[in-house]
Amino acid sequence: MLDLRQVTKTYRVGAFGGERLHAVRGVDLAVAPGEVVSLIGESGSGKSTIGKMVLRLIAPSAGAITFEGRDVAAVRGHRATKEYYRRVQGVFQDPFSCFNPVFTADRVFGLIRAEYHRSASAAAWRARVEEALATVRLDPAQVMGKYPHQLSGGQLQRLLIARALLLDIRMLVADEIISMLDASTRIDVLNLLGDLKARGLGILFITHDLSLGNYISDTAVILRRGRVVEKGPTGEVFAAPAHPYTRRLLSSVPQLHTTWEQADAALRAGGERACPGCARGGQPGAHGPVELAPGHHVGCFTAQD
Ligand SMILES: Nc1ncnc2c1ncn2[C@@H]1O[C@H](COP(=O)(O)OP(=O)(O)OP(=O)(O)O)[C@@H](O)[C@H]1O
Repeated sequence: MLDLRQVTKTYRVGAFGGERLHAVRGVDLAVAPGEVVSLIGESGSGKSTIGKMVLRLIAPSAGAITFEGRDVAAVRGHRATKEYYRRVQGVFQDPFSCFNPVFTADRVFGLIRAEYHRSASAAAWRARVEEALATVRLDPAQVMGKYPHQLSGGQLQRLLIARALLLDIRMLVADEIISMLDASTRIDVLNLLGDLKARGLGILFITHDLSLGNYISDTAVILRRGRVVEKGPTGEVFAAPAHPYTRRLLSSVPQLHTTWEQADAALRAGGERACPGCARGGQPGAHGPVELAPGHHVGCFTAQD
């Protein structure tokens, strides 16, 4: 459904834009219908840049993004753009900044009706909105007619997802949507994503939180400084991480039963591993990702990694 091939994004930075910052480098990834792919990496690794390229908010510097077989760069003009956003939507970390503070929830939904569902009767539209709200487990009486400041972060986050559902979306880019929520709302939103997946939506779940990625996704893509260092079935990547960076990320997740010193000692005792691509005779830094098990790929690494 969604395919990224060798996608690269370079920003011009510094005085007069004279320097280049390679935010995303040669990323390959795919999201199938009903699949949750988590894009995991620390701050600045390029996760949001990838999400923004998928949502057409910025253009790749090189490489290709295709959605349902069509080149996203070729989506131009009002009609094609509108159709793209009917299928692909994003939900972001800070739900407060996504809503116009002077628009009530009804008005936000009304804009969708005016743009995409003009011919729907008032009764049909009301039923559709109620269905979308029920899917995100929101009571219409609690949210309709309310301004963003009268709603909680969790309610706004769910409203954003309901708004996306009114558009017949096939693909959702969820960028750090859990970060601002409290523990009980988090699990509600995570379970909601699980329901959407069961309905066949593809989800690109962007997070710096490994445990969230592990909980929700089928496939994990580990990003470091704009490059994919490892990707594969989530259970496999978490159970048998092959890249030293993935291993370090996993060991840095706080465990209730162990201290940081114990985790660090266990990691060191595991010993450094050799890059499987180099071990098979590849040139360090020059060979492509190596497939360790079906779908589980690891990029080249050195002792310094
Ligand atoms: N518009 C921009 N102009 C210049 N540099 C940018 C721009 N947007 C992002 N960057 C840089 O690109 C790199 C990747 O940023 P990005 O926001 O994709 O990272 P991230 O992994 O999503 O981080 P976080 O988890 O903190 O949101 C960072 O070094 C960031 O400073």
